[in-house]
Amino acid sequence: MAFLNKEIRDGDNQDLTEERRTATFDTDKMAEVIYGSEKLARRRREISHAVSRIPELADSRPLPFLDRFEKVTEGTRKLSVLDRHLAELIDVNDNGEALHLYHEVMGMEGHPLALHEVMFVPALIGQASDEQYEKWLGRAKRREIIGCYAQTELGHGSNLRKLETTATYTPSTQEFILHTPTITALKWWPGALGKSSNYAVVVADLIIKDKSYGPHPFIVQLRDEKTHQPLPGITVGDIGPKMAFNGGDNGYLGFDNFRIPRENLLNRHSRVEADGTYVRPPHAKIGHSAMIRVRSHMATGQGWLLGHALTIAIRYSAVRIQGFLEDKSHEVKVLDYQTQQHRLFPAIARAYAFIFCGFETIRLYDQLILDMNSNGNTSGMADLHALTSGLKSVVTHFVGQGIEQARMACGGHGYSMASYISEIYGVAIGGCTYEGENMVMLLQLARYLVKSVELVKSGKANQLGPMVAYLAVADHKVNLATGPDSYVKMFQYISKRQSWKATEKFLKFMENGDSRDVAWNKTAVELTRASRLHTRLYIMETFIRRVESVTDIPVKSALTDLLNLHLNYELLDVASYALEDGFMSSNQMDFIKNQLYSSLEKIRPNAVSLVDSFQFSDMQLRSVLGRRDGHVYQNLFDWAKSSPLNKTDVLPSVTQYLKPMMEKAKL
Ligand SMILES: CCCCCCCCCCCCCC(=O)SCCNC(=O)CCNC(=O)[C@H](O)C(C)(C)COP(=O)(O)OP(=O)(O)OC[C@H]1O[C@@H](n2cnc3c(N)ncnc32)[C@H](O)[C@@H]1OP(=O)(O)O
Ligand SMILES: Cc1cc2nc3c(=O)[nH]c(=O)nc-3n(C[C@H](O)[C@H](O)[C@H](O)COP(=O)(O)OP(=O)(O)OC[C@H]3O[C@@H](n4cnc5c(N)ncnc54)[C@H](O)[C@@H]3O)c2cc1C
Repeated sequence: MAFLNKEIRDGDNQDLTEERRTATFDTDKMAEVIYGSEKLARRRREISHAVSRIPELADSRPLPFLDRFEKVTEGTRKLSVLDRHLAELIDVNDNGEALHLYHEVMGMEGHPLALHEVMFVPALIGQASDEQYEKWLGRAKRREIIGCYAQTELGHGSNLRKLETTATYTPSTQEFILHTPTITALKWWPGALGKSSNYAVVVADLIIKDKSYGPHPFIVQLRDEKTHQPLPGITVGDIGPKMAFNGGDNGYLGFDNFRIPRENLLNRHSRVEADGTYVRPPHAKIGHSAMIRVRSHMATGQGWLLGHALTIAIRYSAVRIQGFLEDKSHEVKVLDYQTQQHRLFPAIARAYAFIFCGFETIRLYDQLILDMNSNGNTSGMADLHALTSGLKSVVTHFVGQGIEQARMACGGHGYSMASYISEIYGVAIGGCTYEGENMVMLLQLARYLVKSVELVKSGKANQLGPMVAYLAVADHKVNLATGPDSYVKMFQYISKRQSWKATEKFLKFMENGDSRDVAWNKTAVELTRASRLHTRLYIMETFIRRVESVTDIPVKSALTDLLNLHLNYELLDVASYALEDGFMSSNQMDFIKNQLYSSLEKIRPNAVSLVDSFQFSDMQLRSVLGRRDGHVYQNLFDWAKSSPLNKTDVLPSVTQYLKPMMEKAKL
């Protein structure tokens, strides 16, 4: 008999196999929906299989047992092996295939090329002129040079207007002089800057004839191309161990009056003429495009990270037998507890929702770059900036929460590095900070929401973009029993009310004499709440759109159960806003709760298959607890035995310190 869950193999843990047999949909078909196409889903499996046949691509030891130096070395080793096999493993022009291959082989702890593909090359694509493409892009794509994106400084990351690194133009030599005037001006944090990169896109304050023109991107050579030694005038190094990403070399960088030619200002959009005349860009923030790109990709990437943690936690919950339900002679799978389901299933729904929503923002970003590069049209930038600012903040926060719940759902074994969940958590929550600290970015979206409410107040609702049109729509009582649209309407009401309340509060402070900035700060918490609600509404809408578009009936049905869970969970989570003014009744609250509990029961038989559908290989998961075969106890024992501490029965530290102490106590 053909099983719908394609993960079933002989010899797997029976409890897990039993779960897989209950699948109501084909996991390969679900993977097509998750990854957007049959081809990519299939290619992912083929690539994972091909990688498993090249022993040199495997981790030489489990990563948790490696120290930092070993992690960096191991990452670089695998990268060089990968380089030799690249063309045979993937279509090198296919980003989806490349992304999968890197996740599979390199894992998530960082490596020398981590920022090269993610920010350095995209910054060139978005900011370099045709001549600069000619000079740099080919070399970068062939990896003759390795680059990173050096913007953040020791003293400033969020407030770009106060970056201190200067790029002063000297007309006599037609050069920029890069300089780090203070310790706080040192570039600090850029990934792959410390030891790996020999080039960087450096963001520095452009100064011409003593006048500052604000942050601009420059391509800068940091190290000698032959010896890899830092060039004279450059100070560069690694910033030390971090919460995660310890296979990566986030770095510091300082310039001592370091000269670069005029043509190294990335000048697709703004330029400095030989005589020092500055030519403005078509949009003041166009230099931020590499950041918008990463923010646009983050929802998908973070959804996958949550998917990793949930695959581990759900599989483990299906083989962990503990406690009783009705029959006191047989213990049950912990996955049967309603609390366990409530801890994990809404997070599965979110992982799916974030991935779907992420694909939509990636499409919007690609369109923006096309418009900008083909006809200089930057009209979509403000909308996309607002959207991705909110999205990266909401998604990273919930992903962090979801991963931590997944860890706790694994009890004691979740706390072991064998589960790998703590590493996934460390990597994921980096996203709350990088690409714009979450609060700062929520406040960016809030600016857009406040402006939109002001438009409605001044009778210009017709100027609202489609994503904020609901801010002008009249309120109607909602019958939640009528399907997803009624949930959207209820959420729109809640989100609209919060945006209006926060805007009114802000305007009131100003009417009472506060300056705009002070009034803004006094309303900031309320404003961030408005941003979160708006973003959650957007995620909900994209989830509904995606499920509606699915054609495979069993897949659509399983996704509809997830969607219903999501709708009820989300609405319950924000219900206090609608209860405040009696818009929602307590009967509606009870209805939502009951719907939610019944969704948990519906999802239960498909839980394992929903996470199997992510089709993360064991190599990619790097989790002893979450392996496909489900033999957790044997796998854990083998893993513990391989701990370097177990190489000898008696440690030198025992002989040297502990034993003498114990011996002394005997006297
Ligand atoms: C493939 C990918 C995989 C995923 C990745 C995984 C690995 C990742 C590895 C890790 C990688 C980590 C890599 C890293 O971490 S790289 C470093 C990332 N750093 C940051 O993200 C810094 C955060 N700060 C900022 O972005 C800016 O300073 C903000 C945005 C806060 C203010 O900005 P600024 O101080 O310049 O602005 P202003 O106050 O003068 O004016 C505000 C006005 O400007 C508008 N505005 C602002 N920005 C934009 C914009 N972009 N498009 C359109 N408009 C924009 C804004 O709406 C407002 O308009 P209005 O309201 O006045 O009309
Ligand atoms: C893993 C990782 C990788 C990174 N990679 C790179 C890279 O490749 N290249 C690069 O250039 N940078 C990189 N960074 C740096 C990162 O982009 C910055 O750390 C980030 O933008 C936050 O800036 P900050 O550190 O200045 O935080 P701060 O702004 O100092 O944040 C501290 C607190 O101040 C609050 N705050 C600050 N401003 C405001 C405001 N206006 N309103 C309200 N609250 C405010 C924040 O909300 C936060 O609570 C990386 C960081 C990490 C953690």
